Amino acid sequence: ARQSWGYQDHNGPEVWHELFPLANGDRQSPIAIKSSEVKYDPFLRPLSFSYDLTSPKVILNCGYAFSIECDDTEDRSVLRAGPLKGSYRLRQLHFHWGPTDDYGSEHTVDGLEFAAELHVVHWNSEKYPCFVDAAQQPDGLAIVGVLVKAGEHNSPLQKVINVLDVIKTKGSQVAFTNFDPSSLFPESLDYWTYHGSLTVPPLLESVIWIVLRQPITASSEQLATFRSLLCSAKGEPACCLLSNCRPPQPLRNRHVRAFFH
Ligand SMILES: NS(=O)(=O)c1ccc(C(=O)N2CCCN(Cc3ccccc3)CC2)cc1
Ligand SMILES: [Zn+2]
Repeated sequence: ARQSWGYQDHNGPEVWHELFPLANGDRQSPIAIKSSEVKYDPFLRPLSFSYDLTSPKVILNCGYAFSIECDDTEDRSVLRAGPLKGSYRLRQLHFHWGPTDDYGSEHTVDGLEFAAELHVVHWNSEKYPCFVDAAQQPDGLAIVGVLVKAGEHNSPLQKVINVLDVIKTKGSQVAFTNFDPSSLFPESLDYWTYHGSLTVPPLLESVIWIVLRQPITASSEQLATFRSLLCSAKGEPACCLLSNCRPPQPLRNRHVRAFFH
């Protein structure tokens, strides 16, 4: 079988379209947000979320990122309101980063690239029976994107950083619970929202994106720890996951709406 996808020259974002034609679709993510072109929408509401500390179960190195996987067998941790109709159940959270602190976010704001980006993934549990079904529907997923700036040490993030040395190789995982994903959110929940896609293959166009306007910070040392993860499995030649960010995609016929003046 052909090489699977990744973030190197031979299998990265520039060639994903060869295996995943949706890569050239008309609602792909991420996008470059231009704050002067967003439209304030008076019908948008504040975000409302309630996360149960015990929803997170394991943290795993999936080869293209590390993700905190949550128990989504019942509606214990949900996201509501904002641009959403109904309630979306927390599934997992993960980060994207770059080879240096100068870039690594997926969304950009007025041409500004951030050092990393947190994605908190939810699926529409009112309309669909499971994540995989929801991921095939235009309103199936809601993902909160949080931009990460290099700067002050981030103490809630340190709890995640501390276990990365135990999941160095692709496919490794360790128990990870008693964690509140909202501890990673900035103080302001002002957001931009638009209709897009997964930013990793199969790039399904099923995401209502909610990108928070206020970035959080992480120290250079914390960001360097992300890059020490390996995209190679145990026993394979070590290959560091230095970058796992997809560049911004064409906006095509889409508008970005803002929930703030
Ligand atoms: N960067 S992101 O857009 O926020 C993002 C969102 C979700 C995942 C994620 O959970 N996975 C694991 C498995 C599910 N597949 C999708 C799938 C594959 C087959 C049948 C349906 C859906 C995607 C990758 C990863 C990244
Ligand atoms: Zn992501």
